[in-house]
Amino acid sequence: MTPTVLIADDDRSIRTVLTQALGRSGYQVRTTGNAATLWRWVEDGEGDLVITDVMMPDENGLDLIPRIRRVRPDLRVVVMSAQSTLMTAVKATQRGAFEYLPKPFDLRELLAVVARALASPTAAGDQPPPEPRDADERLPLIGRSAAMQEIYRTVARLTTTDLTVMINGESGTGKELVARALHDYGRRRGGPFVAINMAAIPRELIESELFGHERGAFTGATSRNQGRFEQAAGGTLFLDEIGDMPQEAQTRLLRVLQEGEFTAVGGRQPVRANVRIIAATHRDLRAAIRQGLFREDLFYRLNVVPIRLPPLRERVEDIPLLARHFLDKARADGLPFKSLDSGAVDRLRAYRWPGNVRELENLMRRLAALHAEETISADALDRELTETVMTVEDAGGETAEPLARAMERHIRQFLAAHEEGLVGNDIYDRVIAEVERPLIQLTLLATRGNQIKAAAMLGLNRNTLRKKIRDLEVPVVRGVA
Ligand SMILES: Nc1ncnc2c1ncn2[C@@H]1O[C@H](COP(=O)(O)OP(=O)(O)OP(=O)(O)O)[C@@H](O)[C@H]1O
Repeated sequence: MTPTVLIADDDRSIRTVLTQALGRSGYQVRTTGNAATLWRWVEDGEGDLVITDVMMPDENGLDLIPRIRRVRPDLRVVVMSAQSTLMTAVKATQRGAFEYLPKPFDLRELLAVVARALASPTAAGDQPPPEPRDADERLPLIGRSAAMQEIYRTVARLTTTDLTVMINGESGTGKELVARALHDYGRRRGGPFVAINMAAIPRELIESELFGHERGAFTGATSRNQGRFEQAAGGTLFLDEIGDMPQEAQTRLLRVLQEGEFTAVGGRQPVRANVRIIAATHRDLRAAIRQGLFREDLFYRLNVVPIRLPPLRERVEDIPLLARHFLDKARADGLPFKSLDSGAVDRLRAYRWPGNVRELENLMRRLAALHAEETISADALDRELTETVMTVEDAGGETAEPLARAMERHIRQFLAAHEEGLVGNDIYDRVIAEVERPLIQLTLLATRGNQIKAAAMLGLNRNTLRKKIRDLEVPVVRGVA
């Protein structure tokens, strides 16, 4: 028998397009512009699949899902929405929608979803978790780019599981924010969210920080100490900068993940681990594995569901929204109201954002606090962006790692890699090149490719700069509009 698809959307053109596309694919289609009619059809036992919009004149489509699931648990519901936020994705998924499609969507994708929805058997007892009662409507993640919508969909799906997640992305792309959203909307939201940053803890203390220690386990261990695994019991453990974890701690963590229990340093009694693990790194862990710096078996244990957060320059369409959001936030914190003129917005879109969303947030705050006029122009931004490049290490505020410490860490790893068999006879040049290259590249970006200005800023002779650009193969960008 031909399956019948019920469609509810108050936009006539969407109804027409869907009717044609589904009709051509051999489905029967019934459409309506309101929720009440859809509900009547469902109650009457009609249709094999529902596709519904969220905002309809008489009712919110999301509110219909639990009712549909109650009267017809086998009827799959696909939600489409122009309100493509994390909350819509999370609500649709948690109320039991089969799939969530942000508008505008690709018709081929819709047809694929319809085919999947009709083909896959419904799991009995496959009940969605109860929704957070007073669901916080404030949006934790801003951005409507296709890349962010894909992330919302993944986050929404992951809130119904305890799977281990590995978040990869440059510094300041929102890795911790995503980890928190996974916790706050997930099954373990009643438990604690405990974060530990591997790069911020002295390597010899990492194991005791993670697993705790008994009194007298080592010099200075004057009392028993709870580790983060224990503190996070029933909740989520966020292992930030996992790529910086020392080898011995990696081995121990792997064992804990394999065996599901851990023992405090100096302790004997194993304790069952009851945490959901979310790891994050800005490093290329596959490269670290090749260099012998990261255990491959640990990587596969952690990389169960990978999420890649794209750098801000790959989702420029989110920049105006984010900038507005941060200016509003600054205002809510008591700073003066500011707005950006269209030239300023263009500048923001053209900039490369090496510090990603964090850099944008800091810039907006700085402008809100220090800029004299209410409207921020392109010229004002040009001045700020040049300075930003020089102080990018400060982008994280007080917690940012001083450049010298970061270098020390990198060089140590570099040397460790060489110890393990890779022969090197040009380490000096290679390390210097590692520093020189981003320095020159970012200065050129700040001057929009103007080499005369860049040479002046760097205090280098123009010809020296030109030679370095050639030798280091720095890509040359010119006059970003
Ligand atoms: N999509 C977003 N919407 C709103 N704010 C964001 C978004 N992404 C990041 N931010 C903000 O940017 C700042 C940096 O985010 P976060 O700390 O999550 O990044 P990160 O990738 O974990 O950085 P790092 O690797 O340096 O620790 C935070 O203040 C966060 O609130």
